[in-house]
Amino acid sequence: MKTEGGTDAAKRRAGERAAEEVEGGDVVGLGTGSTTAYAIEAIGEAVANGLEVQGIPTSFQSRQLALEVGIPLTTLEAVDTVDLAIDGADQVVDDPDSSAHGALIKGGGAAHTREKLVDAAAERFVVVADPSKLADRLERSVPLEVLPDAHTVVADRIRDLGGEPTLREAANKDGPVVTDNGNLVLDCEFGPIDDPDELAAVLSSVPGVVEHGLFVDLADVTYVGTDDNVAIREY
Ligand SMILES: O=C(CO)[C@H](O)[C@H](O)COP(=O)(O)O
Repeated sequence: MKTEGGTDAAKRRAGERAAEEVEGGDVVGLGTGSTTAYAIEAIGEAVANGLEVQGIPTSFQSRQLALEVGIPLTTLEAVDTVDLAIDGADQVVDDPDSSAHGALIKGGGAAHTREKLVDAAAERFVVVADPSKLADRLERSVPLEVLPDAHTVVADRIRDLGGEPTLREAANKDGPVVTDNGNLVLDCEFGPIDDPDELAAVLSSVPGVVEHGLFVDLADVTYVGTDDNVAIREY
C-alpha cells in the first residue's frame, strides 16, 4: 500500500479544507496540480453524496480527474458567474508587511494561462498549498507560455530584461513541453522579485507571451496544510 508522506498529507488537508467552501449550486473553477487534485476528489465525493455543483476545469489533467470523480462540467461561456476557484501554487508570498503578500508564482504544470483565466473570473479565489510553497518574496523562475514561433524572440527580450530563460523540456518525450493550448513554456529566472506587479506588467507587454505565471492581487485566501492542521491566510 502506498503511504502518504508529510507533504502529501499537508496537500490533502489543504485541498479538503478548500473543498468545504463549495456550496450547492456553485460553479467551481478546478485548478491543476497535486494539491488541487485532493480538492477535486473531495468535491467529487460530495457530488456523489448529493451536492449539486458544476466545475470548470483549467487543464486536461483537471478535466480528466473531474470526469473520473463525477463532477458535472461546464464552460466559462455557459455561465454568468464562477463562484469560486480552487488552485495550487508554486510559491506564495507570506509576509503581511509586504505589498506582495498573497502574490503567487504558478505554472509548474504549464497550465497557468487557463488557470489565470478561470481564477481571475471567480468571485473568490482559494489557493491550496503546503508549507514548502511559502516564501518572504517570490524568487522561483516565472513560467511564460509563449507562441511556438516566438520562443527565441521572447527569450532574447527576457535576457534584455535581465532574466535567464530556459525552454521547458518534456520529461517523457524528446523536445519541449507543449501546453494544452499548443504553445511552449519558457521558465525565466529573475532572482528575487521585489515588485511582482511591475514585472507582471512588463511580461504582459512582450509580444509572443500568451500568459505569465505571476498571479498578483488575485488570491482571496490560502489554505496551507500543515502536519496536523490547516493554516489560513486571508488577503
Ligand atoms: O500552477 C500549477 C499548474 O500550472 C500548479 O497549481 C502548481 O504547479 C502547484 O502544483 P502542486 O499542487 O502539484 O504542487
